[in-house]
Amino acid sequence: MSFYFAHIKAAAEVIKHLKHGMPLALQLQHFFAKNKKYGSKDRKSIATICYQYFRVGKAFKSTPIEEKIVLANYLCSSSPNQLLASQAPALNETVQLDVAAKCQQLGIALTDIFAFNEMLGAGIDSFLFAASLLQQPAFFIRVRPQWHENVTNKLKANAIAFNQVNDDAIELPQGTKIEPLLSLNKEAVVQDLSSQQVFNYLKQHPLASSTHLLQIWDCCAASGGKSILMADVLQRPFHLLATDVRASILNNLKQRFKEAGLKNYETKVIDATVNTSMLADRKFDIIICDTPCSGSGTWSRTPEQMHFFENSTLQKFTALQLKIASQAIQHLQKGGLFFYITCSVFAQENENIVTELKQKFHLQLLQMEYIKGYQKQADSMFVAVFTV
Ligand SMILES: C[S@@+](CC[C@H](N)C(=O)[O-])C[C@H]1O[C@@H](n2cnc3c(N)ncnc32)[C@H](O)[C@@H]1O
Repeated sequence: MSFYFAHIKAAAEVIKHLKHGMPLALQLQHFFAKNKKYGSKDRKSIATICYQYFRVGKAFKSTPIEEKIVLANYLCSSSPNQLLASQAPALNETVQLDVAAKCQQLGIALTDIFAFNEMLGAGIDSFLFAASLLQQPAFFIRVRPQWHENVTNKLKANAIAFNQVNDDAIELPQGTKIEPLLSLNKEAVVQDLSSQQVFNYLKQHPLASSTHLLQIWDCCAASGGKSILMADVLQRPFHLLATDVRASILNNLKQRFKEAGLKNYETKVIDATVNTSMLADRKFDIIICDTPCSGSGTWSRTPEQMHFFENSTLQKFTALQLKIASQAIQHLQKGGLFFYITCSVFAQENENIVTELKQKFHLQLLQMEYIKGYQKQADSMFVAVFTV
């Protein structure tokens, strides 16, 4: 059995046993823990094969797993490789063609890969978006204020090739181990390029330069990525309430805030879908509402989610998004800013929610945009900014 055939067999085992809702990364971890014979090169190769399999989404539905793996490798690769050379030499000859030509060669359309074109929000290029799903996204960090020189000096001193994407964003080679080099959360945070831009609107807004102590609520805070970004955009003291329905994630947030030096904050476990007496009539100058969503804008990172996604699950998210945003917005101070954020590219989770919120609460929509990452090997996000 050839080396690559063995890897294909191992990947097929992982794929067969992956259950809906289980992250592929975790399934791979379990598989390698049980199968100690695989060295680091084997593990990398098997993991790549698995990810490629899920990247082609709903295409080749009735093709056996082992064959689909080879076709997926063809679509996801841009240069000849040994897996194709050993399993499908004819495909290896044309692997340098562009994605459209390769799809034609295999008799599929890009819509066979991304089967949800008609659900895309305004301005999302369905072809480019589908093509981006075939590639692993890049690895970005955001350098925190005052640490730029320090961070770039450390990267240079350790001979890490990096790409300074903009003032704050740095792209690093995949798999770079930054923990031993940088003080994570203090000097820099791991944050996708698009996610780094969700508060760009605030930079030009008078609230950013107002002198009173801003009251801010991050109502779906998770481990606080957006809160830390907010601190860095404002670069001055404010008071933060960080809440989430999961108590465990707020413990991660506290650890991150400690590392990031964020002090003036409180945390509470709050289910934001219900009218909470804990907040009474408390009002906030800025509310960050980064809701749970399909995550479709991040599927190049987690292509297994695309594989398992069914349209019917969208309703669960839209109901949750509308409930959370509807409760949270009632705590917005007059003249304040409400950031509705998702990492979805679906109109139902974005434009449609915006329309419903506007009608329900007579809000003023200040800005609404997709932060498109699909041509930058980054995620795609949606942001709408309201005021009352
Ligand atoms: C997209 S994540 C937020 C990411 C976070 N803002 C960040 O930048 O790291 C959505 C969060 O909403 C939380 N969530 C889900 N349902 C919720 C609810 N009913 N009330 C409050 N939070 C909820 C989830 O636990 C999850 O942490």
